[in-house]
Amino acid sequence: MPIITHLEARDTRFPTSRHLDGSDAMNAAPDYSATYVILSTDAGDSLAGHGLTFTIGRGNEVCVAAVEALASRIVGQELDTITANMGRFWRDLTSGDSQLRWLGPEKGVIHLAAAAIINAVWDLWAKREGKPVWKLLADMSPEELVNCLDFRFVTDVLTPEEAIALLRRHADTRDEREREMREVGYPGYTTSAGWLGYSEEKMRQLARDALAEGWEHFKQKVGGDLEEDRRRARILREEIGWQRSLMIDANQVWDVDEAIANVRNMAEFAPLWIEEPTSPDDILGHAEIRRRVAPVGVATGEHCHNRVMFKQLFQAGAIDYCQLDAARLGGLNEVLLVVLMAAKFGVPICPHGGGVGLCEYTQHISLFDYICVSASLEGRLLEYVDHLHEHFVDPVRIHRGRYQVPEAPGYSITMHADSLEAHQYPHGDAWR
Ligand SMILES: C[C@H](O)[C@@H](O)CC(=O)C(=O)O
Ligand SMILES: [Mg+2]
Repeated sequence: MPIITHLEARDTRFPTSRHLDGSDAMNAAPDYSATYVILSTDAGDSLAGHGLTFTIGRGNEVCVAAVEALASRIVGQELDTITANMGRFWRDLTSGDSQLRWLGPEKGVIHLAAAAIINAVWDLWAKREGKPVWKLLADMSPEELVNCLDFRFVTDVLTPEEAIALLRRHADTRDEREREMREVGYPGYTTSAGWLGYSEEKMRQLARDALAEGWEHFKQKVGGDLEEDRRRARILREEIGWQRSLMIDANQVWDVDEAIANVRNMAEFAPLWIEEPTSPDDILGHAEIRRRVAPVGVATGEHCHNRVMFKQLFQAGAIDYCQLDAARLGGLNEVLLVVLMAAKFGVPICPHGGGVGLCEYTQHISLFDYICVSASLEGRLLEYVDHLHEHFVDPVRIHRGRYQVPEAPGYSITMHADSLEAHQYPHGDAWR
């Protein structure tokens, strides 16, 4: 019965802005960063829980401070007591201290911080069970899984009983899907050729490389100058042809009417979806855009900070694709609730992967969705960005544009100790 004896919060940053990796219309020069949490126990073995939340550089220290403010709510607790009632633990961490809750509630820095800690608990739990997180989830009974969730504020659309029914719906064919995933992997799309700051030459080369690697689905950043967006879409269509999918991502820069006009203007490039066309908080705005840009789909979620907002996006019929984020939501517990609500509303999940460690996390989520909840790959693609995977002990593995099933115990988020040292901000070698 290990007790969590220590929480370490690290400020880990990668200087990705030097080559404009990850750049978009709102975020011109991000430094992919992590508030990185390590939970140690008194078990006397080497198993520690690792978790991170993603930021893009400056302000990561604020997130580290928020993690430290929450630490006393977990240090000293028995892991088994936490995992016996993960739903209760989740509510306690996110709402148990009302003074800290005031900083959100359930949004912003305090929620990002909670996500890092909660995901570290899942990592530790899965490591102790000797299973990857997706398998830990898949092996739970529907009742055990539902016990991990906090349904407060969403029971008007999803009750625990309905969640259990959703989890039972395809239970008899789970093993087939598990086998299928191990054989063929989960389909992905790549954003790597489409960053806004890349030159035409670099875009073309990366698109060609991606085609040679077997990618079928591509995403391009838009939201700068419209003519330039069109020129880049033309370039990508020249490279990838018209049989493959192209998605466009505006990263929130447009007003609602502007988004509608610009997406219509780009419709000739046949985008599968427009992502984050406007403010992430504008639920009715997304619904209006969706109504007026069809057949181009509307996707959002990487800045959707909690289950309540997703509930409303679903209720309003505002999105065609749910791009939940593994660490913007309050960690895996809240992610699972959103996966279940998405299934109820028939909206496919295409989790957000643009960041450090997000692809490592989201493969577990999409596998769980397919094997245990939706039993469908229709409209589902898992984002891939080709950055920083070398820093992870168990990085994602891609073959012919498909994620290969992770088999190592945990949430695949543990970074190499020397990577953490070298990228510690501001004194690590990478920042000297
Ligand atoms: C700042 C990030 O790179 C962002 O552009 C990622 C993103 O929007 C995506 O992956 O989608
Ligand atoms: Mg995006």
